[in-house]
Amino acid sequence: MSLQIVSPTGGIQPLLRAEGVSLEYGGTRATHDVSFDVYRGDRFVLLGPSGCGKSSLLKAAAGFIKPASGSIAINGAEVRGPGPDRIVVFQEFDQLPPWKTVKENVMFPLLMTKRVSRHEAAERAMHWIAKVGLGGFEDAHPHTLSGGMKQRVAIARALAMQPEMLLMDEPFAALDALTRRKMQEELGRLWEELRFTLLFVTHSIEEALVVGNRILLLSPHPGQVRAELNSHQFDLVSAGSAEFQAATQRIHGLLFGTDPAARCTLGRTGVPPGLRRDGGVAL
Ligand SMILES: Nc1ncnc2c1ncn2[C@@H]1O[C@H](COP(=O)(O)OP(=O)(O)OP(=O)(O)O)[C@@H](O)[C@H]1O
Repeated sequence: MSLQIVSPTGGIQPLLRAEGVSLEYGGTRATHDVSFDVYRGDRFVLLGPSGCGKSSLLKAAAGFIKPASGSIAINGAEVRGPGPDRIVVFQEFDQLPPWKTVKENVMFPLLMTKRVSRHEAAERAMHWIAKVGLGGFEDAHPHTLSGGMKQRVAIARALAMQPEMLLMDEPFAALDALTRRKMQEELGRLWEELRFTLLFVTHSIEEALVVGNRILLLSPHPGQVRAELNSHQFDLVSAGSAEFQAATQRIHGLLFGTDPAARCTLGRTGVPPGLRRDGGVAL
């Protein structure tokens, strides 16, 4: 199966819509006029070279920063700040308060947002800790865990909140290669079971293909949309295949301008595979 550039479409309401988003830090432009839609159940990846504004876009979706122009909406309502409907998992291992146990860490946002009683928060925490394969580590403190285990806690904490959207900012980038692969596999397994909506940032082409069903390619700084691709056909099993290698090469060409198709910048596009049959342009 070939990689496809997705062509514009309409009709289905996206969960998240970014429209003409330009982000700035003190007058310096980080992204320029970026538009994309994320649909329920998407594993939507922002892919681009270092400094192109991927993290900034994710932070804007999370409500931590405000666009200089353009807008981001969730379910049609403009994002005006952070909310429990969008939970972020960061790359850094220090995102877990070290004085809290694994269980207390997972319970913490549930209690903070007063969503559930302490008893229910504890029950939910145990459920999600088991789901991410950390049963038996409930009473451990973060400093006694490996990097991969800490990221599992962060994922459990995020999923326990049952957010509309899980936002992940290079969550596996600081892990060794084997653990990174394992975590990608685990994330895929969790998605197969729960079908949550994921917005995932990476600068690894391979990771984008393995994790995402749709990929937004961003140009180097300041980030602009280069293309949007359907990539649902790839996974860890197909990684290393000739098709996977060809897709990797093609994306590299699109990102760094050696591929003529990179010049056809596409605007907001696409719905998830299965909802639309007319495909797009095969690369
Ligand atoms: N807090 C900040 N203050 C000033 N400039 C910033 C800030 N955060 C990011 N930038 C700048 O905005 C641009 C985009 O940064 P961002 O971290 O969003 O890119 P990125 O694609 O996620 O990069 P990386 O893959 O290296 O994390 C860069 O030029 C960066 O220097």
